[in-house]
Amino acid sequence: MNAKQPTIIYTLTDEAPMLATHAFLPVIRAFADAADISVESTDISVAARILAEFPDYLNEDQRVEDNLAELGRLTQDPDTNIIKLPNISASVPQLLAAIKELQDKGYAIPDFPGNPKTDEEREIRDRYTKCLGSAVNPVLREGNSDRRAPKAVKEYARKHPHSMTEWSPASRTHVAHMREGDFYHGEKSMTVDGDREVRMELKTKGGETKVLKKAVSLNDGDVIDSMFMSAKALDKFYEEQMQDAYDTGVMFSLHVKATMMRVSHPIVFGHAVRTFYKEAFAKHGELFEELGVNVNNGLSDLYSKIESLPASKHDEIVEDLHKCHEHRPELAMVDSARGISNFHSPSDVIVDASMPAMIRAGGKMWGADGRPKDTKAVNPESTFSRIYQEMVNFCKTNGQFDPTTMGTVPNVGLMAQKAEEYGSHDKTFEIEEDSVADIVDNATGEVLLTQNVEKGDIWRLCIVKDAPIQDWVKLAVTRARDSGMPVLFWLDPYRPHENELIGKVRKYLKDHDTDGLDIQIMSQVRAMRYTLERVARGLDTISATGNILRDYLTDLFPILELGTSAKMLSIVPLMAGGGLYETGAGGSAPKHVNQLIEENHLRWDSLGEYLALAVSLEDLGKKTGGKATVLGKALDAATGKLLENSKGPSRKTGELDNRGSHFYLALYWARELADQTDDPELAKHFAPLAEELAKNEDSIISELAAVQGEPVDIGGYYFPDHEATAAVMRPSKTFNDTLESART
Ligand SMILES: NC(=O)C1=CN([C@@H]2O[C@H](COP(=O)(O)OP(=O)(O)OC[C@H]3O[C@@H](n4cnc5c(N)ncnc54)[C@H](OP(=O)(O)O)[C@@H]3O)[C@@H](O)[C@H]2O)C=CC1
Ligand SMILES: O=C(O)CCC(=O)C(=O)O
Ligand SMILES: [Mg+2]
Repeated sequence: MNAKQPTIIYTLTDEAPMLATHAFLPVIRAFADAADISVESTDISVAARILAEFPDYLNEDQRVEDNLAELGRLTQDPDTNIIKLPNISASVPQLLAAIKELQDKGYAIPDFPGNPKTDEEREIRDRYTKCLGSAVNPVLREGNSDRRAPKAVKEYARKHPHSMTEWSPASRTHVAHMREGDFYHGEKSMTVDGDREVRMELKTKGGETKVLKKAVSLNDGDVIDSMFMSAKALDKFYEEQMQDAYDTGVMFSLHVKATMMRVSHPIVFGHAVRTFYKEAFAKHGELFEELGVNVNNGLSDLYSKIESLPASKHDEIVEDLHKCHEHRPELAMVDSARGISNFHSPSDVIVDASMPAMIRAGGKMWGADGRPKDTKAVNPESTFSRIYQEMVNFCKTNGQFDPTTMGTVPNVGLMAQKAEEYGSHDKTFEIEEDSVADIVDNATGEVLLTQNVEKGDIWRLCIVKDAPIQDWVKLAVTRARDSGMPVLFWLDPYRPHENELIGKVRKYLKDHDTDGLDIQIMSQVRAMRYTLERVARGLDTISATGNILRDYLTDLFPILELGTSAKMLSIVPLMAGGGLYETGAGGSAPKHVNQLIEENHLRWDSLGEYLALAVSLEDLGKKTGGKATVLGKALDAATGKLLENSKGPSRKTGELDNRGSHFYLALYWARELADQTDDPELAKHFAPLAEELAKNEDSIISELAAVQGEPVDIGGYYFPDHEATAAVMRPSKTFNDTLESART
């Protein structure tokens, strides 16, 4: 027995998951108390992370602990058990909005210096940079990723299929990616022999040496890649694609991951905006420079910066921007009613969610007139985007997938210790002048990898450590054994990095008993094709992939199979022995918050949270014995019942929402506990709660329904008032009192 009280750490994040947490945490506590499990919450919202970064600007009573850093430390403790909900990976416009909200609330944090000029501004910017993009997940993900649709969830989707739009064989939708000059083409990779410390440096044409990154420590067996994207090739690619879309009359859409790839993809995004509005930039470029316009943050940045100009100048620029549209293709819209296009903000269209949404919609995105249209889906990086073209081809030939019969594609993802591209942000640079870019051994001066780069190119160093690769192979074998499904390693021998991985996978597979298992290695496009042939026949196939494809595939297949990735089980067995349980595989659904504020209805589905909590309890049970196991088993059964009885939230205001689902979960959970015989003490404890909840079902449901339809105020967006939020999210006095009575 562990001497410490068993503890679950539940993260408080942002937007819809944060709202749901205000309603769900009291339910969890009412159940966990009975098993003497402590449930601690920790705020890692973008607002809390900003405040934690600037204690020196705040009054004593305004300061916030650096909860994320603490969680990062805890990932190394074998007893750790964290439930991690999705959080905002902030783009610059989101960060600015969060800063403004905090300042308006009396937190004297500094403004974000868009174009830092002094050392002080640079220091402030560096501090804010820590809160930008995907700043949370990489800190916590000290393990590889196991994401899948639990059986009950898959069964439910088969019985209650979500809507899918047919594909036409004549669809003109296609994926456009670079065919030269992108990271795929310029990649060099090697496995490091021995422990080393390396630096990243440029040798300019003028003979100067500039060190961009002083020291990166590597261990024996780590795989490193030096790769770059050519700015010239990128601009040429955009120009060709825009012209082609215009000539052929197909819509243009851009799909990047500027949130996760927080250094490289805003730059890739900015090139698209500048190419599209080339003439306007040629004419007003100098003024834009003076105003500090940075379209890497979206067209919204340009519009807000020109607001301060005299009306005539402002109008002239807007007119020049509009003129560009005359010879450019129609742009896919994010919100056609409000005129917000794909170029408005780099965080509005996030590739892992946007491409599956397009495929689910029969290959369509929305045009300015609000109609769904075929699109040229531009995904510049060819390394991964080719999988989408393969799926598009498949749909054109075979028609839309059928959720009632299609197979499932779980994923085992190489993610631990900031694996691959997703850990490269602090080793990614926009090159200032033509140079030779070297990875140099600090001890010996030996150049390990070298590249010729030009001004504007994006150069990065990616690393995947050897221990996570071994752990990944082991996890894939375990999943194959547990599920009886074949495993495909999606690895391309023509890509240097993946060729190194293929060698390692072959080597480490020998460490395991793979007798009777079907384990194959295939390049990505072939792996997609092979998987889809099976999917269409109702057969299941595990994808074992690197970090980016983990992200892409765990939205892609769940969105097609289940309608949303929110219903996925997402486990990160931490390499140090603890467990990180993510909830679903999707984001934080900003649209859902708006619906709550305007109509007091939260359509966020907390199924991901329920699934995560059940496996978290299961793990706690294994480590501490006893009651946690019983709670977990009962929760699993209750979740199954919730699905069976269709008590998930409805999208429509006035019908059952997130809060109503929590009620039914509590009811079923208490009933399961009351009825089980493994732990009579727990059964006795929960019998009265089960009865009370059942007895009060009608009044609780009507109290929950009564509040809907009117706007509510939770006192903020990024930093809402927790009391006001709790009041909004817990409107049924009867439910609240009944839960409270179970704790005493
Ligand atoms: N793990 C993490 O921390 C992640 C965080 N993010 C962050 O989330 C934000 C939004 O990302 P985005 O990609 O637009 O994804 P969203 O969260 O907005 O999801 C896209 C759509 O999927 C549906 N959806 C997602 N989750 C649920 C759920 N639990 N219940 C019901 N429907 C759901 C919603 O559809 P509908 O509106 O039709 O109801 C939603 O609008 C960004 O700030 C991004 O950085 C993104 C991915 C992962
Ligand atoms: O951390 C993020 O920004 C996104 C993570 C994500 O999309 C995923 O893990 O699937
Ligand atoms: Mg994702």
